[in-house]
Amino acid sequence: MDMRLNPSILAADFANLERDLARISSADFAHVDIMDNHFVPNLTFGLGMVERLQQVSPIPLDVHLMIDDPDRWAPGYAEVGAASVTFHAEAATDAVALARRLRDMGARAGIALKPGTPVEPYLELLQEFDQVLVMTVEPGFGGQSFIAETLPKIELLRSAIRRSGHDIWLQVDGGINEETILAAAGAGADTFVAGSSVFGADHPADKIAALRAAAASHRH
Ligand SMILES: O=C(CO)[C@@H](O)[C@H](O)COP(=O)(O)O
Ligand SMILES: [Co+2]
Repeated sequence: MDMRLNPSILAADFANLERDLARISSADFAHVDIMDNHFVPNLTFGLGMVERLQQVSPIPLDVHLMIDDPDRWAPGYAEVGAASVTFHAEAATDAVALARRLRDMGARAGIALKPGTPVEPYLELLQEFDQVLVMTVEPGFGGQSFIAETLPKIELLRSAIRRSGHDIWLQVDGGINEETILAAAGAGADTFVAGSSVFGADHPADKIAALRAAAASHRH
């Protein structure tokens, strides 16, 4: 099974994003957290910023929308060239229609679930998505601790993805470090977002390599 390591630039230096994107060029995607101060109690950046990051990033962008009304706003991120656009199940009015629209625009379509959101309603719809994001912290802030109670949801999704026969990426986001990545990989995650552990390291490239090696050692 392929795996991906996506550093979150939420933990980067916002005054030096081009420099920090260069520091993570050995990663698969740069994870970009969009927060609107409504869906989550924090505010980051929006479309204009993503458009510009897209122009200077050495790796493709994995956009995580923590915003209200993604049905209205998500397609704009596909339009500026984000490789993947993930919106929250709790915020979308018509998740399937939105995912189809994102795919038509050439982006990978992702659906995200907060720690307390059950996955069962989505298990029959998995083929509509290219990736599913299981939040392993409450969305809104970096630097929180991994919530181990999310592991059964990851296991359930891994089984359902396997049964579906589709190549759907299973992403985890929040509190991922060299210890917690073992549990997430063991439960079946194959795509790992890590913010503070990568950018808090003296050498982000070395940390990316160490996280990859740890995940590979516990591959499902
Ligand atoms: O979506 C989010 C937070 O809501 C994440 O992408 C964070 O940026 C992850 O940060 P760490 O927990 O790895 O510090
Ligand atoms: Co995120």
